[in-house]
Amino acid sequence: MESLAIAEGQVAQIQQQLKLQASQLREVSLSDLMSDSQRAEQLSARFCGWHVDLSKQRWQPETLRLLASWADSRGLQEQRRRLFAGSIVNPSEHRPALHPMLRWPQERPAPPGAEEQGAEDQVTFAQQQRRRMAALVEKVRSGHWRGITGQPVRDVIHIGVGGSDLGPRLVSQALQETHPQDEVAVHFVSTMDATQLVPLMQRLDPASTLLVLASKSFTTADTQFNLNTALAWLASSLEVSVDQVCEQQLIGVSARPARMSEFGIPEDHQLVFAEGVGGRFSLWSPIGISLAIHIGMPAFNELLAGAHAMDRHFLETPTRENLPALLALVGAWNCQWLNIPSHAVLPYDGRLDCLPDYLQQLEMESNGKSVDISGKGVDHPTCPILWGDVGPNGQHAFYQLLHQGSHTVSADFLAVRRRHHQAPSNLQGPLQDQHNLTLANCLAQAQLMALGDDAIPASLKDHMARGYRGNQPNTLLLIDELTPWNLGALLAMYEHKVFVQSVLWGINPFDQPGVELGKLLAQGIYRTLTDKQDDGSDRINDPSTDFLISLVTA
Ligand SMILES: O=P(O)(O)OC[C@H]1O[C@](O)(CO)[C@@H](O)[C@@H]1O
Repeated sequence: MESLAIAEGQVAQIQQQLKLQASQLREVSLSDLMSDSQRAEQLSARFCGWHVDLSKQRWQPETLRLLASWADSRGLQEQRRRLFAGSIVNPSEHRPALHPMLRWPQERPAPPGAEEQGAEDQVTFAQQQRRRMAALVEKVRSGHWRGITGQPVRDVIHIGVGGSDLGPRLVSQALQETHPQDEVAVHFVSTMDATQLVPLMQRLDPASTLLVLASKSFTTADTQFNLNTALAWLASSLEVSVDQVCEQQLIGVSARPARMSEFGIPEDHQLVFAEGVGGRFSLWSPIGISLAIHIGMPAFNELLAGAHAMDRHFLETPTRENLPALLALVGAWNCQWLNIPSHAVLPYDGRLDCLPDYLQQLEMESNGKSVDISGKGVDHPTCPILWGDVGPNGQHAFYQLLHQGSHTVSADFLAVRRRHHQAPSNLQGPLQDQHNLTLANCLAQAQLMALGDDAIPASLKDHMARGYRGNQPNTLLLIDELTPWNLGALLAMYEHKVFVQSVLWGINPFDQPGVELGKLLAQGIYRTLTDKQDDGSDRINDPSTDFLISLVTA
């Protein structure tokens, strides 16, 4: 009790100092801060060929020191140890968070504490499922998987939503250039209204199409309805029963093997992962099978190796050089202490088109909460509103607001140093020009966001209108190359950033109670829309919604 009181006293004192720093730094422009020639070196971090520029943030080295002490006083080291040991870090669901175990190499000693929690068995289980997944991947890629009519697989339809879709889709798209889809094409279907499914059913050959149903719970309506439609399409086109399609042209991935069996998926075609792996952290599990069919197992294993390297970096590096911790600290600083409620993710690489969507789920579903782990309301802002787009396209859309609008917005810029070096030699020149143009735009936009009017070149000062707001804090992440390894490390970095922020804010980042009620209400309204006998007793009535229901059912 006494030590808790001391810790609380210490937290309060550091928070007081942070408040003071924030009020002082609000008065100083980024332009002034950035005039210090040491700053770029002092406020940057490195990791395996990456450079992270934190010098365009509205902070000082002293702020970083204070924030690091804040993290210590919030028990970051102990919480991180508990995460990696497989302790219960998700108390509302009484679960650990086992995503690091999915990429932990068997030959490495287990993380400290893992033995007592039985988490070593989780590493073994994950590896065993990965071997089963590798066998299925090989069978599909080599043409040995045969459908009902004996045809090899030419197309895979991956059906999943949220964490069962965004990660595999992101990495598959990001690696399209270096891993063209030759033999087997992979397609992702997520929206519950069948928007992505309909065109696929119109153009794919049912005889050579394999379905992958990816759903941790195996109950998500979006996914189940897409699956039922896809099964009906295959059964009627091939003139067989739905059961036969389930047996020969469907792979299931879930944490609930009994549900898959009940559905009619043979055990050999089921891949399982632990309940303790959160949906938005499940890319590394067999949820990634369609991605692995696209890029091959060696590249998939590289992705895991990159994520594991980031796990080790996160575990072993002091806070002030620790990338996930630094991003978490600066994010919390912006949001909680500088009151900046909005954060843009701006990749200067079209291959990372899906990154803003992926991070929206990862960050907002995890930390979009205003009650703490003990159920008490928190009295400060937590996760910012996260949004974004491929930077160069955003320049022609919402950047006007970033530069002259009335809102303060923080941003992560992402760019890749080397690209197109494997392109055909006749295209190297023009493609390199495009790459340089992209990098130039990235650097210019980060500069303009930070400096505002002070970014106007002297020669133009007399002719240009003013009013560029500046002071929009941003981080620039420069990655050497977009490889599976770097992508794995990048996504794991953001996972751990989310975890560190949850520790700072005292939030459980591994549940999502806010999502559940919406699903429940939709079920009641769905029954009203489809069942004429339904009396609407299992839903809430309000005149506005009732009127809309009457329009839809008219
Ligand atoms: O994999 P499942 O169980 O189908 O769930 C899909 C997604 O739905 C959610 O539960 C809520 O949107 C996410 O957390 C999850 O990634």
